[in-house]
Amino acid sequence: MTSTEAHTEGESHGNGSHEGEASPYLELSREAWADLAHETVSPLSAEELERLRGLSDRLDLTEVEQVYLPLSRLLSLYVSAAGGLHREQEAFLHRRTPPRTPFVMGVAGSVAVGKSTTARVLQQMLAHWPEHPNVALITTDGFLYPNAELERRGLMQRKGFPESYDRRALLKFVVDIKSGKEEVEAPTYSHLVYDVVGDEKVVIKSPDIVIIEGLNVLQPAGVRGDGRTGLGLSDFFDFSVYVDAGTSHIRQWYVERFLRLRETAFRDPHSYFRKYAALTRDEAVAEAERIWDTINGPNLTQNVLPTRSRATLVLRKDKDHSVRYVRLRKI
Ligand SMILES: Nc1ncnc2c1ncn2[C@@H]1O[C@H](COP(=O)(O)OP(=O)(O)O)[C@@H](O)[C@H]1O
Ligand SMILES: CC(C)(COP(=O)(O)O)[C@@H](O)C(=O)NCCC(=O)O
Repeated sequence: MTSTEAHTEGESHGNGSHEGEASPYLELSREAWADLAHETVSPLSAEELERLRGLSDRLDLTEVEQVYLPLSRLLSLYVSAAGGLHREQEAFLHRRTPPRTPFVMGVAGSVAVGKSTTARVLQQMLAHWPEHPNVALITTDGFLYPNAELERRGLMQRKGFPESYDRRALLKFVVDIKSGKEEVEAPTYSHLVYDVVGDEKVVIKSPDIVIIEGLNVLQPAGVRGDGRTGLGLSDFFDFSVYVDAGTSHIRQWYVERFLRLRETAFRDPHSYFRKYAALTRDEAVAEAERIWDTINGPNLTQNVLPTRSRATLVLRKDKDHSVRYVRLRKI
């Protein structure tokens, strides 16, 4: 296995160009990372692996085996180590207290970079490692303010920016999980109606692992009115993954997804975007580019990308979604 050290800032190239420079990250080329797959016995049967393909229209099974399988194994090691540390701490403190709180991990990255796909693949894979069968997945979009409230605050064109979320509720949600509350509820969001669904909640009960996926999960806590820094969501993460790619590729994926939705979900009479179903292809491309250039692109540059170096692990993708290198924080 070969590995190289990477810069803390800017983009690395997965080719060892920074070898020798001190860095808190370890960078593994795709080849080095994929080599780990040979040493990892898959917890999934061939049929289960095949079923994973259904999670995304274009998910490549080689990618699942070479990239996501070793990642799920590494995560499983972190979960076991956290369990071991918990037991040792309890013994040290002479406590015979309830079981440890769930292992919480964040999945961050731009709109359309592949966060949902990554999070769903990891959920399925992690649930197959016998030590932690109950893996819950929560997306932060349920914590967006309802459209009516966004309108009131003048934030309809800033959906996905940090201020468009009820950050207090999101923080309470993760604090409840990390306090060991057995049952925790999260609100949900409908991409179809483009709004939160007030009366639909996701209930998670005694999970072993909770994956929290969203644009801003690595945002640090802001400074409050009294000058103190509060707690941020990621202060409660045991691990985090940042899904990364070149901005021009992500923009392209956003437009392609928009075009696919125009053929499918936008045709639903309940769709907020049903007006887009009638657009010509060129008009649809222009509209998707407009939304990207005015909302999602600026949010990526101003808020999401600056949090990349906070992640425990960065998955850097190429134009075809294949992972080019993996960057992992040293421990
Ligand atoms: N690993 C992957 N391989 C192939 N296509 C992918 C992969 N991950 C995401 N995609 C595609 O990229 C687009 C965005 O992915 P998605 O998971 O919905 O992103 P996000 O949740 O970050 O908005 C989708 O069209 C999805 O099918
Ligand atoms: C719902 C989102 C803000 C993503 O939320 P997340 O789950 O990452 O918190 C995003 O997908 C979105 O809809 N953005 C608004 C601009 C657009 O329509 O693309």
